[in-house]
Amino acid sequence: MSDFSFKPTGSIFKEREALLEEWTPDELVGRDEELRQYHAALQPVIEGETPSNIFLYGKSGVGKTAATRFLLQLLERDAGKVDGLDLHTVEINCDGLNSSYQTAVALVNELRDPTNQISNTGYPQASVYQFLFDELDTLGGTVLIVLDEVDHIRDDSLLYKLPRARSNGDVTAARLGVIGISNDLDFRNQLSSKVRSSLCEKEVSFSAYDANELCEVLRQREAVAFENDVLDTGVIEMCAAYGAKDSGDARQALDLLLESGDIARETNTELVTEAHVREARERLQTDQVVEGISNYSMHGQLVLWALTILEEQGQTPARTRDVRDPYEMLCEREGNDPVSDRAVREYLAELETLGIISSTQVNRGKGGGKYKQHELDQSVSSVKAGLSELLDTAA
Ligand SMILES: Nc1ncnc2c1ncn2[C@@H]1O[C@H](COP(=O)(O)OP(=O)(O)OP(=O)(O)O)[C@@H](O)[C@H]1O
Repeated sequence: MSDFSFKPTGSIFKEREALLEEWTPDELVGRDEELRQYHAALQPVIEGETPSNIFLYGKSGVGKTAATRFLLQLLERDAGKVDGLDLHTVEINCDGLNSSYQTAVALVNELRDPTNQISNTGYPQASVYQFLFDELDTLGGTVLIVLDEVDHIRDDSLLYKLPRARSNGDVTAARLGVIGISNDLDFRNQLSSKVRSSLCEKEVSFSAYDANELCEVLRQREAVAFENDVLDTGVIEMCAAYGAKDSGDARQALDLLLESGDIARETNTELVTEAHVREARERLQTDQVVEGISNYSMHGQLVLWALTILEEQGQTPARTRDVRDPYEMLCEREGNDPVSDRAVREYLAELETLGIISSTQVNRGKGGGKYKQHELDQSVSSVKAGLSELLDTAA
């Protein structure tokens, strides 16, 4: 039997935690323009004026939360040096809080003592708002309320009320500012104009990271997380290049570097190489695809499987109608009636949104309109791993 005893290797990581999501860097690299605009939007606070309401938007993993924590920490530090400026910040994540009511309850509980919390049901909405305004008045001074992932709140009653609480006389003893953060780029446009005009008084848009910016983020973590000279030449650049190509998301680039280090450690090597990065990417993609596909409908999976067969046979990019034959063959094998051409097109569009396939429009030539071609955007082995349950049934 193999030797399963545990021995620390200690040769790759100095502080592996520095690559985990919870770790906050002391300094934010690669976000100078965004930080400059955000800093300017927060300036009224240090002047002792009423804060602007600020709205931050940008895709996932582009540093919106990290920038907020970084600047608010500095603001709190510097506000402490200004006579008469009493600054409080409250941050909640609205993921899981679907309504204004639930968000107001969460804010009340965040502001209240743990022994004096209110429950999530049973109060009229007006009473919950009153509890919240009372808590804000008790705090007094300047209060910045951060609503991260604000797009989860489905109705806009609180987003209307909160920025106006001072001017409407609901809160009299505190100056209020709301910072809304969202990675849903449509959220802002769907807000009613009265909410948008107050919630989005100042806006800061965070662009996706390019490869150079991701290199900066990764180098900063390398210094903390890894032992000296453990990363082979090109490893950081490769993680950054994949990160920029996939999504421009720092979280994904950091995950890739972490997984590469883990693979090096698993294989008892003392150097993290580009080969480890390639393997790590394959693993992470597989995890992502498995997660994306596992709850996907049966016919969606069959359409994907059909395209995978074409890809394995070197017949991609494939037109929608080319997918039909293998799809029907699979339906027959699985004992399912095939869905319409239109439904197949919709499944393909959905798979594209999930990032599992990519599609391109092709011109038919003079006056001939356009058609779509599809191919896998992930490796065949990742997709097969995602489809494994279906493939197992078929085997
Ligand atoms: N400029 C940066 N420098 C260092 N680390 C960064 C930077 N930008 C992002 N990160 C790190 O990347 C991860 C994701 O960043 P963050 O949570 O701020 O993204 P986000 O834009 O708020 O994403 P989401 O919308 O998904 O919440 C965090 O671990 C964060 O510390």
